[in-house]
Amino acid sequence: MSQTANLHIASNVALPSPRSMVAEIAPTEAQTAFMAQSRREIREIIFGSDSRFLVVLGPCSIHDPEAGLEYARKLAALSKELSDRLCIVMRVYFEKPRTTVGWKGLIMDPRLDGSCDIPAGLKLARKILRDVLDLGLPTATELLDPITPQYIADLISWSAIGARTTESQTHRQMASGLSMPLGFKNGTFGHISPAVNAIKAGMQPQTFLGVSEDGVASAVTTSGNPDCHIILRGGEDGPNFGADDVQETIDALEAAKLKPAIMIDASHGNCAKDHRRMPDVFREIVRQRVAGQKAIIGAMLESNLVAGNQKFPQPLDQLTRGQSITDACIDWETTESLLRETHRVLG
Ligand SMILES: O=C[C@H](O)[C@H](O)COP(=O)(O)O
Ligand SMILES: C=C(OP(=O)(O)O)C(=O)O
Repeated sequence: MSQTANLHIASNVALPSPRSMVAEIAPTEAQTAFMAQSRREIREIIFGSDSRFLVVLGPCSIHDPEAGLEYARKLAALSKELSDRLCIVMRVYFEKPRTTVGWKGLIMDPRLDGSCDIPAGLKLARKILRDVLDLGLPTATELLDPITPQYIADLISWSAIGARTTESQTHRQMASGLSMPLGFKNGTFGHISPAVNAIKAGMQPQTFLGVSEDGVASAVTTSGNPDCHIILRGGEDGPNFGADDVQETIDALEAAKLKPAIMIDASHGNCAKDHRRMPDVFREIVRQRVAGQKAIIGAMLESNLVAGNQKFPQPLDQLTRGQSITDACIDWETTESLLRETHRVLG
């Protein structure tokens, strides 16, 4: 290729193949069985044969694996206690979509210093996911780069397509080939139609350009993912967790001949990114469900060991352990009491 054709590519380095990385950091039989069982349980919640309330919660992003695992241990213990009424899934988010620019997550930049060692990030992500599954916690993540699933999807119980990519054909095609239940967020302005359209596209077979398990560019044909649902996350035009928003969403899903299964995110646009508002938003979501709104299958929370968030980048030795470097989160104490309260009111 001529030099002018490559003007803006600074480097292009081959990655290890997905097959070799999965073999190197292979799941145990017990991890695979637990992951499959957790997918089944989430699917049953989406389709109504399991009446438990699904709660997807955890850090906005994992940036310190050790603190992330401390959080996971606390959540795993609580999850076992509350599992008769709550199906708790931990956010183990490694890919961050940015509004403009910023740290893009542990897979893209595992050393948090701009060195962007993607192979090391993928390996680290696999190790953390295995550790979380070992604790008996189902795993949730946002899948952002369309090549990432080949490297980590075998360790994921539930995934999301984010507000910034729900409208993207690439992500809808990717979703159509994923084997786990998956939520599409409404758009960043709060409009639900991109998510409704995304569910329709994600449920259909698709053919597109991808990468094989051997890391070779390939034409991929999928059979469609029947386990898609919507996530209301509010937006720049305001929140959308109220009873009217839920009814409008049910109407839109039914008009599209889709099952009205709705998860509501108490973070992001629904709390105007103010973590102090998150508990009351969550309580209102649960109140609607307790009042009989069965279309609400679950809710999402951004939660960490320490409340709020901190400026990033800053020197790594000055970071507060267990506090988000992306969106502000509620702390562990608030999380625990909110989940116990939810368990009580669902009884
Ligand atoms: O959930 C995380 C953030 O809301 C998302 O990654 C966008 O973040 P940004 O607006 O700070 O870039
Ligand atoms: C980026 C996220 O959400 P959203 O797509 O709603 O902004 C997230 O859940 O981390």
